[in-house]
Amino acid sequence: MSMQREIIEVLGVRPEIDAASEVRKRVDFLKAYLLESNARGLLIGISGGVDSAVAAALCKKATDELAVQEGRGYMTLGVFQPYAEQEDIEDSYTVAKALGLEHTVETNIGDAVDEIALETEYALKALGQHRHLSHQGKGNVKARMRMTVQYALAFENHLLVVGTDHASEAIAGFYTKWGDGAVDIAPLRTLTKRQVRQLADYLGVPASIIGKVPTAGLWPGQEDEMELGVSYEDNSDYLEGRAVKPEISQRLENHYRRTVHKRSAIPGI
Ligand SMILES: Nc1ncnc2c1ncn2[C@@H]1O[C@H](COP(=O)(O)OP(=O)(O)OC[C@H]2O[C@@H]([n+]3cccc(C(=O)O)c3)[C@H](O)[C@@H]2O)[C@@H](O)[C@H]1O
Ligand SMILES: Nc1ncnc2c1ncn2[C@@H]1O[C@H](COP(=O)(O)OP(=O)(O)OP(=O)(O)O)[C@@H](O)[C@H]1O
Ligand SMILES: [Mg+2]
Repeated sequence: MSMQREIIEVLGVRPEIDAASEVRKRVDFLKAYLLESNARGLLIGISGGVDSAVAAALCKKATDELAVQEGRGYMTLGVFQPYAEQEDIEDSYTVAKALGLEHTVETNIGDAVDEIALETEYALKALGQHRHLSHQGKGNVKARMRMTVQYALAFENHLLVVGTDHASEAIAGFYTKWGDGAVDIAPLRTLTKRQVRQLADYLGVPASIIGKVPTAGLWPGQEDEMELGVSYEDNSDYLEGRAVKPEISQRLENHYRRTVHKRSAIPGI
């Protein structure tokens, strides 16, 4: 079996999807899991990007339907988590408004992240390393701080934390281990980025959000496609089983091999 076939199988990607039935299947999945877990709703970090917009739309449908079905309240809580000032924070509010989210809250991670960075820099100094955290290292602290606040809020309100990881990120391990990768449930897991955008369109996510340049937003100017060296069009083609240039396969497969540890159980003995 080619490596491309193997990766497609492991990540569970299908070459084509029907938006309506995909939405139905994923909403039902969230509902069934909520009932099984006895939780009172779902929590989703809303960044202003398309992945969290789609995940939030699925959550809102699931909790609205369950509330009617079970005759009691179920909540989708959207959490805006800027690091100090977030340039595109208005996009998060646009998403929440377009989806009709009744429950949203803003929690700034700026002070907490800076405090951790400072403590770490004292430790580095004690080790004889006189420097600031790298922008990548501090970026991972931001992702983990978002996760920490999400879990604190989820615990207090009996909610499950929803992730936005999808196959186009999973292939490259393009998330922070125990940061945005640490969640209770992942309703986009088997979709390519192209398919996420297809669902976004079907779910009524505003075009301005669907057309945004994908970014983790962890440092100024960061763009997913630049960092990965592969466009999401090529990435989606590869995962949907189409032929791509050899250098594209090679790059994706290198990312995949390098990040096996992120998709595996914790090694132990
Ligand atoms: N072989 C191995 N077995 C077990 N563990 C291993 C390991 N190699 C590294 N590790 C551990 O993993 C750590 C590195 O992993 P990690 O901390 O994730 O760091 P890393 O993979 O270097 O960075 C995360 C990547 O995801 C991107 N990202 C992050 C957050 C959000 C988004 C987004 O799209 O929104 C994207 C970010 O731009 C960056 O490219 C190491 O410090 C080490 O602790
Ligand atoms: N500023 C933020 N506020 C709240 N949640 C955030 C923020 N930044 C990241 N997140 C959470 O981390 C997840 C991963 O970010 P990621 O950039 O992959 O998705 P996105 O921003 O929704 O879409 P895109 O990849 O197109 O930028 C988001 O979906 C969201 O749940
Ligand atoms: Mg983003």
